[in-house]
Amino acid sequence: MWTQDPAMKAMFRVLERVAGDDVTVLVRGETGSGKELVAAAIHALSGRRKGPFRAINCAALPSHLLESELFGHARGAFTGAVRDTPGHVQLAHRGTLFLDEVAELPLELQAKLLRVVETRTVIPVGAREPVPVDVRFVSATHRALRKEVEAGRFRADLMYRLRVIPVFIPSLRERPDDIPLLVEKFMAERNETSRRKVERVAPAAMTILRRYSWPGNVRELKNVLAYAYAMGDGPTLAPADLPPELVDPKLSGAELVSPSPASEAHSENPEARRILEVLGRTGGNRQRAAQILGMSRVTLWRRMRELGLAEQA
Ligand SMILES: Nc1ncnc2c1ncn2[C@@H]1O[C@H](COP(=O)(O)OP(=O)(O)OP(=O)(O)O)[C@@H](O)[C@H]1O
Repeated sequence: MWTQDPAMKAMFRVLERVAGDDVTVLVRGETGSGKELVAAAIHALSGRRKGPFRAINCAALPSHLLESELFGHARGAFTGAVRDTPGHVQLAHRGTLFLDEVAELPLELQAKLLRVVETRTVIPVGAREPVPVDVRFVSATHRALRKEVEAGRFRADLMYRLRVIPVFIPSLRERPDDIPLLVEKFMAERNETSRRKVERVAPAAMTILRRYSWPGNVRELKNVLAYAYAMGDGPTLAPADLPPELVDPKLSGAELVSPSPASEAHSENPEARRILEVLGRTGGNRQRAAQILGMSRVTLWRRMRELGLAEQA
């Protein structure tokens, strides 16, 4: 992981210290900030590094599919279940299971996950016998889990189980000194594979990159560089190579989002705020907004509906 931010370095020291124990780690950070990378680093630093590392996004599937993906199912459990199928928990045996967006796990599956964490066994859907599993759990969320508990959406007992070691990844805008470092790293990667070879970033372009608010964090920075490589030519990365909404102050920044009553009501929710900000910058273009946020258009639409933003776009 590339960083020179003191808070990130301190977080890394914590990870190095705890990776070897089987304690659960809960990573909190905005979308694209590197939560999965942190989970993979914990795995790589642990004694389980030769075992599997599996990741599942708890927000990506409807409840019944997620249950079977996570815990597996027995033959005949439902129409189409033609054979016993292990879920992610079993597939991560002797390794690490990364539960991304764990706060989105429905309550009934939280109960089932709690049993797995406590008993170190899993009962696949439609099966009778528990199967012993040896898994290290690392979870992540962009939400404050304690608030989810207070609101009755997340079980307190599961939170305590999953959050033995809590770590926080600052957003990219909170660590602007990481921007040149990450630009350098991603440029080196792109120079290997791309037709264009960039040798330097024009100071004006770097100023733009450093001033931008990066709602999609490191993933967005990576995407912006991909754009710059594709759109520009020559050895110098210039402001003109950058996406227009980064360059034109009229197109960038949260102040463009008209403060409608609905967006004010959502100003407490960081994800809603971020989505509104990006939609403001893209002039309501959802395809482009989804790209910036590093999610599919369908996911963006679903999140907007869930957050009550759909009527505004
Ligand atoms: N410090 C870093 N150094 C190098 N690459 C990074 C760093 N942080 C993030 N990345 C890269 O940025 C991208 C997004 O990171 P990652 O998938 O870990 O984010 P995330 O927080 O898990 O995102 P999401 O919340 O959307 O699941 C990945 O390609 C990852 O390799």
